[in-house]
Amino acid sequence: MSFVTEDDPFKDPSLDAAPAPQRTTPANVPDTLAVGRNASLTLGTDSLVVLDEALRDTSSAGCCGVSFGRSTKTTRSIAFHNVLWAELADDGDITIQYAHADSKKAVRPAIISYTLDKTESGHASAWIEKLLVRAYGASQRQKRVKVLINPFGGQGTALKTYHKHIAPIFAAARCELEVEQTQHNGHGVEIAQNLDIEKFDVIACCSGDGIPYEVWNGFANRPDAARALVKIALAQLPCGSGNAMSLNFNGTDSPSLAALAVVKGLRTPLDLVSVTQGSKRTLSFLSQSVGIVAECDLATENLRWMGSARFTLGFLTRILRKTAYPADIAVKVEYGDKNAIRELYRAESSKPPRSHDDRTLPAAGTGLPDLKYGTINDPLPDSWELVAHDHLGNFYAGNLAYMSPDANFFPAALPSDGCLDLLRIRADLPRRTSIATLLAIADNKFFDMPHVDYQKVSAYRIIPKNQRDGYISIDGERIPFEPYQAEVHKGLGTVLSKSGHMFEAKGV
Ligand SMILES: Nc1ncnc2c1ncn2[C@@H]1O[C@H](COP(=O)(O)OP(=O)(O)OP(=O)(O)O)[C@@H](O)[C@H]1O
Repeated sequence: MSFVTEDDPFKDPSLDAAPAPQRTTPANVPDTLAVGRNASLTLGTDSLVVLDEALRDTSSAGCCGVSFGRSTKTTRSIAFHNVLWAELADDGDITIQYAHADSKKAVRPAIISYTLDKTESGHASAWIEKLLVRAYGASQRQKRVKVLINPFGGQGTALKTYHKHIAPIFAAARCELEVEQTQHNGHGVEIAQNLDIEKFDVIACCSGDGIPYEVWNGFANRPDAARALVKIALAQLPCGSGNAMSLNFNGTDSPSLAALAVVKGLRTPLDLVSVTQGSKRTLSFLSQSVGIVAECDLATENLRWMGSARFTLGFLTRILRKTAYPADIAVKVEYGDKNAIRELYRAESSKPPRSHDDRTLPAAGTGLPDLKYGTINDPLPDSWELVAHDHLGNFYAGNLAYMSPDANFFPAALPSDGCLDLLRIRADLPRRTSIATLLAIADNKFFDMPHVDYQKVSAYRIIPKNQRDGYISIDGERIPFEPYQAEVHKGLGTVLSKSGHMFEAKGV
């Protein structure tokens, strides 16, 4: 992918800094390629159609080494989304690699190969290019990927998962790979801090959400932080216990389907959030929670064996006890009303997929953006008002929609609206209402509940009070139980997503 840089004296300012590979479909190339007397390959509306007499009544040995099973059909189709690569060999064979669906939850690379008709050799290369244009659209081909594997992620199977389900898809798509295992806690920060960002397009974390968090913060430590955050797209391949990033952008927690989504992913700007506490500034990409959610996540480590049920159990216990987490809170509201939020969401979701990244690539010396509202140590900005929340039950700010597979907590969240979606729920609700609220999350009926206070904010300060100790979670990491301030930076980071501008969650 080529970029125009701000320090480039020949830069045409009218050009985008990070254009998508502008590949156009070759002109005058027929959609159908004859491959042998009884076979052809046709570019259909959204799939490649293989017509082959040999497919009829094939035994399980199949044709070209591919098992099609017994069939009376002479055609089969391969969705363009699943086409990984195509090429013409020196001997005239045309080879197409694709992701074959083994089940709804898994794909694996498969291959079809045909000998080209002599009459077709003149336009075979152009036909292949036409196929790849359909298969990749605005997504970059042959991405250069730095793969980070956390061998201790989830159940400790990340390495095996990578080699079995992810690497074969990347290899079939001809991605350029450099693989490294994280050696210790914080290694992701070090790797991102020292990475040669010109060598790669993507960092793919085979981990939970912990390694992406480290990578964002490693970038944040660099003198060229802003450039690194735009230049390199982050992706997560679900190999951990918390895989929110993959659910939101790849639309799956299946490693092989996620690998396919990454191969076909579109560069997508993502808001990142500066969190200041004491003298520290960290970047958050997922969520911040104070009270119940933080406690359920961080104080139930001893119940890890229960899987995601530990979270539900923790939640239920606290709801039934009507546990309150009092705090003083000031917010910079951008959308305070659910109708306005819904309108914003629908306007964005009606847009077509993003065809290119239109941000300017920051110059090499550009660090993190300045903080508009200062830090937690500065006086409260003039227009903000600290409001006492003495009966606060849940304070949860989300930058993504899904927090876990059944928890689309922030259905109105958008990747780059410059806002966090902020949830506040009182602790003193009738128990029945609280339980109904918990159940409504999985049913996607949560947003409209009248007692769910849901706003879009661009910054806030929270000062917990009347509690000796407690839990604050930033992207699942515990920070000291002390006041902090958060501020959103619109589109500061970059990820890969299916649509280029939306999460893969049911919206509002
Ligand atoms: N080799 C290693 N040894 C020990 N810890 C490591 C190693 N590599 C990475 N880590 C740490 O593992 C933590 C969790 O990583 P990750 O998110 O990938 O997995 P996870 O199973 O989803 O984790 P969790 O649910 O505990 O957050 C990160 O904080 C990271 O620093």
